Amino acid sequence: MPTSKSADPILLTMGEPAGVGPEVAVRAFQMLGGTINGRPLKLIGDPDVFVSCGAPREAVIATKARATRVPGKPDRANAAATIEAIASAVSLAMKGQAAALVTAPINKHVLMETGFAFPGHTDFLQALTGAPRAVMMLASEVIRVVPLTVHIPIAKVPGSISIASIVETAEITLAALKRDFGIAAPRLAVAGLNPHAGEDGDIGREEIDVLRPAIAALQAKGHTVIGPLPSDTMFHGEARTRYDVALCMYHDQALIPIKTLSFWDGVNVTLGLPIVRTSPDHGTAFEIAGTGKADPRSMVAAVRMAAAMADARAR
Ligand SMILES: NC(=O)C1=CN([C@@H]2O[C@H](COP(=O)(O)OP(=O)(O)OC[C@H]3O[C@@H](n4cnc5c(N)ncnc54)[C@H](O)[C@@H]3O)[C@@H](O)[C@H]2O)C=CC1
Ligand SMILES: NCC(=O)COP(=O)(O)O
Repeated sequence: MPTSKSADPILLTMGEPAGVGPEVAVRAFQMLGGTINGRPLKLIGDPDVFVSCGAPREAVIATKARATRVPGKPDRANAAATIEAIASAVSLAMKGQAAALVTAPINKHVLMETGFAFPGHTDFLQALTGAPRAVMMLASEVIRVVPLTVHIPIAKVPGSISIASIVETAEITLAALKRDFGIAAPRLAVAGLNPHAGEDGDIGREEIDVLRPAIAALQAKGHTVIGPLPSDTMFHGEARTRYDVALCMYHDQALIPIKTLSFWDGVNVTLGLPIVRTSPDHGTAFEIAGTGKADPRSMVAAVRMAAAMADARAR
């Protein structure tokens, strides 16, 4: 586990140069006055991209690869700089020279066209850090959700759910809520996969064959876990008071509730890594890039969460 010092910087990566990432990173930097909890904020990527968004050049750690920003017009030639910004930030954090990474969004399609082998930051960070398993969580003041399966076609979801994957994901999540979020006895709710959580097997057997045994195994290990809950009724306000995090079976089951309740301040955080990484909950939003319409609040929330997690790990 890398140990960072209390004055180590928090690094904001450039993300896709043609998207809203560089501009919300710079806006967050400005709104926070270039510092948080006594830690300097640094931008990492192509200096010209950040300076074109209003950043002071001295706040930028420059990548060797260069990028050109044309808002709304992605260019595969920028992929090397986009990837280098993430890899360099991870390297600094792994060496204990940075307290955390806050990543601006990348465009997965653009990067994959250049041969990038990962469906997102989460998998890339797992590979770069050598973590056995990285888990995606999205969190705000009112809700936390974890998608068990993430960037896969919906048709592949049922076959990708197993007792082992539920137990592993739940345990990584519960450990992170204790260590990084200060929740001494976290409670986890497991969402059903099928309508009405399977209606006792009438509308699908995954709850009986996979979810219930996984929940029983977690309970036997002493964890506070409930479910499988029908997912249509587990996200309203009163239902959310019964758990600290919802483990959902697929991407949209998790992300629809948080983006509906908390789109402007939701944060994507990677659990299970030896380093701290957060990100805004939104993507590259090409259609508004460069127009001044991009709202920076989710990026600011991501920086605040990264700082709080770094502080928790430093204690
Ligand atoms: N962490 C990351 O790297 C993420 C990357 N993405 C990538 O972003 C690309 C676009 O994804 P979409 O599904 O279209 O989601 P998106 O979040 O880019 O856009 C969805 C809608 O939200 C609006 N929006 C997004 N951010 C906004 C902001 N800061 N202020 C105001 N409005 C905002 C957009 O204009 C659009 O109407 C995809 O390639 C996706 O994979 C998506 C989510 C996270
Ligand atoms: N839908 C969430 C998302 O795309 C973020 O993925 P990642 O880049 O954080 O792995």
